Amino acid sequence: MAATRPVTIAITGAGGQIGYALAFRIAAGDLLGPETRVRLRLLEIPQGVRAAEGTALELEDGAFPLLEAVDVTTDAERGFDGVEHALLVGAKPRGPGMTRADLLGDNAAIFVAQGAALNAAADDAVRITVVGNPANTNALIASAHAPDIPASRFSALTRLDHNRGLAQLANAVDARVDELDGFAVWGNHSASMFPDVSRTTARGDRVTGILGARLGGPDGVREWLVDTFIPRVANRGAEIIEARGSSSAASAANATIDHVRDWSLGSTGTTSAAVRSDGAYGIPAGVFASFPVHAIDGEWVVQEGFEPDAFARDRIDASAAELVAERDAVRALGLL
Ligand SMILES: NC(=O)C1=CN([C@@H]2O[C@H](COP(=O)(O)OP(=O)(O)OC[C@H]3O[C@@H](n4cnc5c(N)ncnc54)[C@H](O)[C@@H]3O)[C@@H](O)[C@H]2O)C=CC1
Ligand SMILES: O=C([O-])CC(=O)C(=O)O
Repeated sequence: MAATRPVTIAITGAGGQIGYALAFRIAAGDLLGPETRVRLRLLEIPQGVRAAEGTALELEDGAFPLLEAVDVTTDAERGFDGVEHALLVGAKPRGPGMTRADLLGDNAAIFVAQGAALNAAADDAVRITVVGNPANTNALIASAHAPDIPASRFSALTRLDHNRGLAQLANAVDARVDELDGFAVWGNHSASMFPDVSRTTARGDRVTGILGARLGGPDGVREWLVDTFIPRVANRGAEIIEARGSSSAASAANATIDHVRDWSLGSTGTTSAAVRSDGAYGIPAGVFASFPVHAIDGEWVVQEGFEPDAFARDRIDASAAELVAERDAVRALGLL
């Protein structure tokens, strides 16, 4: 029986692929649980608004007991008025052969405007999850244009990379994904990301030990990480685009649900999210980088105790340098 007050949630790009998958999961209670009623705001641009209206009709036809209201709008301030969660999905996706950073020129301006609209209209407790690519730098842009909202209320999605890594690792060590802990993705949601297994355990045992026994010791593990695991996780988005002809949608929506649910309700064990760096682990302060995190009392907390070795350090530094370069490119466009 739903008892609590309703929570208002905005989805931008609600007429697109990810928005379509997300809206129904949220209406079904997958985001905030079976006790919490939700009001959805579907924000689109004029070209996408008919599709969002169609989604709203289908949401009505779902007769979801938790869904209290659905509003479709092209006005960002109306869309964000009083929202406690804003899921910033609406942005151009990449096609084959593109990098996510290639999207900056087209997408950066969206996050300037939406940061300002959130600043003007959102609830004081708003939490903003950036999915549209390049997600890390778009979070930086939106946060910079929302000076009254603490930067800690913005985070970008690297949970999809995290989930991809968990699934690959579970296969490799014959475990279930929920038997793994301590896995984390560092850096940018790009090919430079560093999926880090150094502290990952399966049923309490280090996966590096389990893999070492199968692959002939630490050198075999390193070879598997460099040649197989890291590129598979880091290039999975491109693999999906090759296979589907368009970028990941249901898995991206699923990861968004995981991210926001953990942020709101608390995480179990280590997960990954891109948060504003305060300089932790040598990642330059100010950029939004993926870290190992826990969510406690509605806040992402960067997990202490990782000790990157030289191999990890090089990769974390390379991904952080890419984030700095993206930030500088946005500055050069005059948007920061
Ligand atoms: N961070 C991550 O892990 C992932 C990020 N993505 C990114 O998510 C974004 C959306 O992907 P899809 O849903 O597949 O794209 P899509 O093209 O199917 O949908 C995007 C929607 O956003 C709308 N839109 C564009 N500008 C807008 C604005 N200013 N306000 C509101 N809506 C706006 C478009 O009209 C369109 O309906 C892309 O940038 C994609 O690269 C995709 C997968 C994973
Ligand atoms: O690869 C893309 O462009 C879409 C995305 O971010 C992902 O699937 O991780």
